[in-house]
Amino acid sequence: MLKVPEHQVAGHIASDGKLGPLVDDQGRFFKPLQGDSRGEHEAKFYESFTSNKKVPDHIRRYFPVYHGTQLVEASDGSGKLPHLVLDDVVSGYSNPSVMDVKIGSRTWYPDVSEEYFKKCIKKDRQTTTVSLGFRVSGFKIFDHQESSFWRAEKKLVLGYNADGARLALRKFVSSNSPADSNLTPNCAFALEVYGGSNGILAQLVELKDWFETQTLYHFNSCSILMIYENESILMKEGDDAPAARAQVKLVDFAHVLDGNGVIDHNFLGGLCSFIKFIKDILQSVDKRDETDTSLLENGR
Ligand SMILES: O=P(O)(O)O[C@@H]1[C@@H](OP(=O)(O)O)[C@H](OP(=O)(O)O)[C@H](O)[C@H](OP(=O)(O)O)[C@H]1OP(=O)(O)O
Ligand SMILES: Nc1ncnc2c1ncn2[C@@H]1O[C@H](COP(=O)(O)OP(=O)(O)O)[C@@H](O)[C@H]1O
Repeated sequence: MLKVPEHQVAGHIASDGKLGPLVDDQGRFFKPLQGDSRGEHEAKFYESFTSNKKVPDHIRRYFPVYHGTQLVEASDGSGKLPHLVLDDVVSGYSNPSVMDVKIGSRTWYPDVSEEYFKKCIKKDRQTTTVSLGFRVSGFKIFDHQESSFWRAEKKLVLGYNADGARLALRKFVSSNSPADSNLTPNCAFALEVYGGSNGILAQLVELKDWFETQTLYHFNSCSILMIYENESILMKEGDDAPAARAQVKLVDFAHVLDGNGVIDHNFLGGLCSFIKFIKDILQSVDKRDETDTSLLENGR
């Protein structure tokens, strides 16, 4: 039995009889092939990527595993439609906090229609896409105090300026109530989630290293998903306890083009800018910890 994904944070959502992705209880994510040939385009990308021997193995782990396409009962009640069958990248988590960040300083690309170009550039200018090279598209946090999820409102998220984006990235790794906008995010999980040798920053840097040389694909309008589990950090007892299992995944390949031997400057630039934001958060937490330690050492 397929159902609407509980942890989807952006994109087309299968609610109120609309067409959107579905999940099963075996860890599969079914994304309907979108119209305007976008769906077929995305399926072709997955076929190409999956069989492309030039993609290094350590880079594949940043992409959902693709299991072909399948006709399944669509969420909008229109009968059986072809869907991409992907690994559900959040299925192994019990209460995942998830954020979708669209990378690039533009979401349009050569040869799109005038209408699509206008729609994209308007949104790119209204959001931080043009100014920062990325925009937060949506996120949810597991609020352990309330034992429930808090979801950022789409309208507010799309209205973020640079400060709003910075605050959202801090809030995403904080343990104080996300619902209270008067509280300064405490970044309690920043070190476990963003930092460390397996954390988000290390993964982003590994991806960046690939993007510095890869000329196979241009990832237009593609998103980075960040996922982690904050409960495992809170319950941590000793070194054997489960870690935050912070993960970076790339999603949405409806607008990927052949790289034709050219670096994907649009994605690479956005990724570098995004990395700088994450680094700044880690540095601010490090500084705070140093100050706390010296206050303790001085007996204050
Ligand atoms: O329909 P909208 O206005 O919500 O736009 C969708 C975007 O939502 P946004 O408002 O930017 O959060 C949506 O962005 P997110 O996935 O939410 O980041 C996509 O860009 C989507 O296009 P496509 O499926 O990638 O071709 C966009 O869909 P299309 O309008 O291109 O079908
Ligand atoms: N393989 C996946 N596993 C789990 N969740 C996913 C997966 N792919 C996408 N999602 C969720 O769905 C959202 C929208 O995905 P996306 O591919 O961008 O769809 P759209 O083309 O409608 O924008 C993402 O923000 C994420 O929350």
